[in-house]
Amino acid sequence: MNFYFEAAKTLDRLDTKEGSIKGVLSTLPEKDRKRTAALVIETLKYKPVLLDVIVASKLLKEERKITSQSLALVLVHDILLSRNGIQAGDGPIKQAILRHKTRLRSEFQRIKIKKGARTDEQLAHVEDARAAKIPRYVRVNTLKCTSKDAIKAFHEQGYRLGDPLGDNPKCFSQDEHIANLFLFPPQTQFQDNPLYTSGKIILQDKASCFPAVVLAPPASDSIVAIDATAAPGNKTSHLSALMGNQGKLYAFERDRKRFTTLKTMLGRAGCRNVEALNADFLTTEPDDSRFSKVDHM
Ligand SMILES: C[S@@+](CC[C@H](N)C(=O)[O-])C[C@H]1O[C@@H](n2cnc3c(N)ncnc32)[C@H](O)[C@@H]1O
Repeated sequence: MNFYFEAAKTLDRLDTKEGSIKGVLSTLPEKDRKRTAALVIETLKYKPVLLDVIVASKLLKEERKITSQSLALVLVHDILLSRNGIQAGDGPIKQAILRHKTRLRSEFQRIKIKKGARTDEQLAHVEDARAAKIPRYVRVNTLKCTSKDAIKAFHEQGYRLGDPLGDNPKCFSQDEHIANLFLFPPQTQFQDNPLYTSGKIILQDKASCFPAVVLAPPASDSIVAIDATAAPGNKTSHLSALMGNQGKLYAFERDRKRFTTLKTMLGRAGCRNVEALNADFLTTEPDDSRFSKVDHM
């Protein structure tokens, strides 16, 4: 059953936007990575239908042992869509699902008929064509590199200024609203790019860049700021860059594992004015002297 727990945990991490699908899957233990990744990807493909089946069959209401929706998703996926069924030894959770097998199958068939699908594959979630029109955004981390130097490095890597959504997969452009933000073709991979691994560029969507730009903390030693929900730290490092590594930025993250990620990301980005705190922001004492001079949050 561990395999299913791992897959469910992975779905939870994707739900909380801990990273891209590729990024999160790459952190799975190597032993079962391929198999877990395949189950996660297949489950995501059928997720809307599987959720409808789970709700209609009242599985989670009647089986209190299945405490997580993600666990239900991976198990229901295998019972309905995998040739081999649930690949785990007998136990209370497997029994709980098997008790509902007939109901799950009939709800699945009902949805299939309602959607006019002749095969299971036709129920798979097809990629939204608009996704191909969303560029891959890259923010230059000005704590480590200027935009001018980044453009030079992109050129050395074979990229040219042009339309990132055009036919040439090596074209990039500069964003018209956010400083130091660049647009690349949607399929561009940066995970192994030295600019990314050295923290000179940060993979951050345009929408995620607005909060720091709107808050606009000045670069001054007297500024004290708070990021109340920080991990993985893209907005934190953006704030730190706008502050020019001056003043003080407190970054709260209550989850221990995500706090570790936050520390890694801030270290890689060279944020020296950030104090990361593994704490729940809501438990902060308003009259804590550390925060008495906070002017940006
Ligand atoms: C959507 S993520 C934040 C993304 C981040 N701002 C960025 O741009 O990279 C939300 C994070 O806030 C954390 N969080 C939520 N409530 C919190 C609280 N009360 N105190 C501290 N951290 C919290 C969660 O654990 C999660 O890691």
